[in-house]
Amino acid sequence: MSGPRPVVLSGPSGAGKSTLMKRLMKDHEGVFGFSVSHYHFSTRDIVQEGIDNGEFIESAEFSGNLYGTSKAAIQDVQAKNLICILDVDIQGVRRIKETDLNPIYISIQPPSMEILEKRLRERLTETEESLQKRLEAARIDMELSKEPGVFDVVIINDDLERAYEELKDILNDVSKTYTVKVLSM
Ligand SMILES: Nc1ncnc2c1ncn2[C@@H]1O[C@H](COP(=O)(O)OP(=O)(O)OP(=O)(O)O)[C@@H](O)[C@H]1O
Repeated sequence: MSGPRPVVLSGPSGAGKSTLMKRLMKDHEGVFGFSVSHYHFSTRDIVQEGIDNGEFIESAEFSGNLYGTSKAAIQDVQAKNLICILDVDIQGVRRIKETDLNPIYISIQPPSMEILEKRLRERLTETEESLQKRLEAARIDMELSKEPGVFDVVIINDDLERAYEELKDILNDVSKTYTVKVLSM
């Protein structure tokens, strides 16, 4: 694949991935792109067929729905000379590692389980049940992210400004090599 190297952003629910990505998109319009999950415009059968044919870089099933990131979606973003950001869970990271995508792997981690729980509660998006599920998954994610070689960089999202600057510096390094557009970042 040609074009800028994609970036995989992972980390537990509530770690701050969307918050950081929204800011990136706002501050650097026309630099980043996201691969779009095919679930929204394909039927389950079409997605399944694509997975069977090896057209997807990763896929996952949530609540009976199939989600996936197709190679074509990533290539579309790269062809526009944008850095494709993939927001995937730790299983997605493992599956992408088995492909030839060769992205930069970045993990966003909360400062502690206590702070993660507080942020998730204050976000007001969870029921007690879904919160507990997310916290359980977060414990596993936090352990796995410490394994050497899984992530290129682990960013601890304590102070948002500092974490954002760290993420920006990394992405700046990635993009400098590939596009002229982002040199002013
Ligand atoms: N550094 C920070 N300090 C304080 N609050 C933060 C910080 N970063 C994010 N938050 C808040 O924590 C909550 C969780 O963040 P966010 O929704 O971005 O997480 P996420 O990793 O995208 O989660 P999910 O995977 O569930 O979408 C949000 O309410 C957000 O405003």
